[in-house]
Amino acid sequence: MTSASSPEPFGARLRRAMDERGPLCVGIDPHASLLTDWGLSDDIAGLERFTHTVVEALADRVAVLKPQSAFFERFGSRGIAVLERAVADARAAGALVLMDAKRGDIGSTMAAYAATYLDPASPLFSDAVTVSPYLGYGSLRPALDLARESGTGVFVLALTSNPEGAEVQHAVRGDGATVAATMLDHLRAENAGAAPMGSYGAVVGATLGGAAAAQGTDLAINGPLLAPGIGAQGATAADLPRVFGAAAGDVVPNVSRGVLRHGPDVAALRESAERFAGEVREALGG
Ligand SMILES: O=C(O)c1cc(=O)[nH]c(=O)n1[C@@H]1O[C@H](COP(=O)(O)O)[C@@H](O)[C@H]1O
Repeated sequence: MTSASSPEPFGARLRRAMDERGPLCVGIDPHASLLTDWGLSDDIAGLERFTHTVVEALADRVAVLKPQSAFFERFGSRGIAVLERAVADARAAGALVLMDAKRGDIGSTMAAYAATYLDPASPLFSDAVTVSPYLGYGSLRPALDLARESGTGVFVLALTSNPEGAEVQHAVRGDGATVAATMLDHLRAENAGAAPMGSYGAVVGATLGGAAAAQGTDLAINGPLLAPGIGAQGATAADLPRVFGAAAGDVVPNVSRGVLRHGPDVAALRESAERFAGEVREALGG
């Protein structure tokens, strides 16, 4: 039940989208090299065409689109304008938009980042945002609170897909828990009691192999698990069961370059996304 004062929580909206469209998330990452490969100029016109094409191809069929803010920010205010339009167009076509901004700062500044992405009055209002907890999980509180109010979601970096992440995330605290497991514990507490699923997600790379299981890290947080790393970073959908074990039903696998390299042809982009979606279905038994 929703009303103007209590919007439907992101977790419920995401679960429905995953049920209806499958769990795949496709990234919108306009790398300069991709613009070139698509026959586009590495400028604002190229950025606009690339972004519009991806939204046109996929926003009416994938559960989640994840624009990577950095590739828009590098063009300054005009890049941000393209991003604003992409967010609005993708949401209008039925995709949930996860803004990949990976923000993290002291709480008072975090409040401004939260307002940027999670306040419905903001031009960049999105369904969810990625955040970094490495100024301390508590520093994220303004985003966690605003998400609850606005029916949006927050994805917290826990075990990232890049090899460099281990020196921070696998570090063992005084109490014997790894830093990553501590972040997952916080998220599990945040999502406690939510049905069908909480709105607070973790980012856990599809590239991790059996690392989480080997460390005894419980990935089940009653919330979504964004799994980047499929495609260009070397992981495949077939890796998901080993990485996620019993939590595999909450996984939102992300592919960016693996799909985008098939553009600019709209049909080819759709085919590629459908192929990854099929591999995910097969791997997860959906
Ligand atoms: O938060 C993310 O999305 C993210 C977290 C992580 O651990 N690893 C990771 O690759 N990402 C993002 O996911 C996307 C992966 O892109 P591809 O490697 O091209 O599929 C990029 O936008 C990354 O910034």
